[in-house]
Amino acid sequence: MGKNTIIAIAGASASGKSLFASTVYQELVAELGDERIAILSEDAYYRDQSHLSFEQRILTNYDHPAAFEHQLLTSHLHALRSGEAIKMPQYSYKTHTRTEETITVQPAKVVLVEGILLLTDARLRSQFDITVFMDTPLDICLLRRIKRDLEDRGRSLSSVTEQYETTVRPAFFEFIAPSKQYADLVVTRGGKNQIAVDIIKTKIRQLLAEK
Ligand SMILES: Nc1ncnc2c1ncn2[C@@H]1O[C@H](COP(=O)(O)OP(=O)(O)O)[C@@H](O)[C@H]1O
Ligand SMILES: Nc1ccn([C@@H]2O[C@H](COP(=O)(O)O)[C@@H](O)[C@H]2O)c(=O)n1
Repeated sequence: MGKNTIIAIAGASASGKSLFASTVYQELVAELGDERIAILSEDAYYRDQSHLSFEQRILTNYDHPAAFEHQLLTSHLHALRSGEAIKMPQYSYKTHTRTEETITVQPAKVVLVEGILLLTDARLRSQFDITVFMDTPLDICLLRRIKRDLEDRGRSLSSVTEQYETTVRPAFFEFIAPSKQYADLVVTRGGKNQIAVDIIKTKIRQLLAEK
């Protein structure tokens, strides 16, 4: 394994990727400090749509690989691996585009990145050293997505159900489920699976001790 390690966490929308990645990150930062571990989200790399009207933006299929700037994410992962800081875009689910701000991410020995389509793209897969797939039943994901999108993402119940039927569910079967074959580890029961969190933390501690 190279000098730096990139760990990808993929799976369906609302399968618990973000909770899992942030739990691993926060628990390790509390224990070891934050200079050796970084965290990124694929969602930050949704394409900038500031040149489009709001009415045009809501027509985008946000579950299709074309919605993401995967080339930029690949180059940012490559830069972090090479010891360079990156400016991670920031994304708003309410305006469906990037905000003006970026977050500077310093290179770290271990980089966690989470997102629905990470394992579907060969360019991205070539950057990953360890891959995890959150295998949460789709009905549980839907219940969690409804709650989250209504509470946090400014959506209505009708917009969530329509989007689920037209793009979210079809994309799960077309892109996300087949990408499970690229996972080293498959995690059941979502972001609160503490045994799986502990296994990844143990692996990270081991990697940091080797370096
Ligand atoms: N095992 C779990 N039990 C209960 N709630 C969970 C569990 N895993 C995730 N959640 C909740 O489900 C919602 C979606 O989880 P999140 O981590 O944001 O999913 P993703 O990043 O895969 O879209 C969040 O509100 C999160 O707190
Ligand atoms: N403007 C947007 C952008 C994305 N989405 C949905 O977000 C999902 C991916 O994020 P998760 O945190 O759920 O993994 C994806 O399924 C998109 O449908 C959106 O609704 N609006």
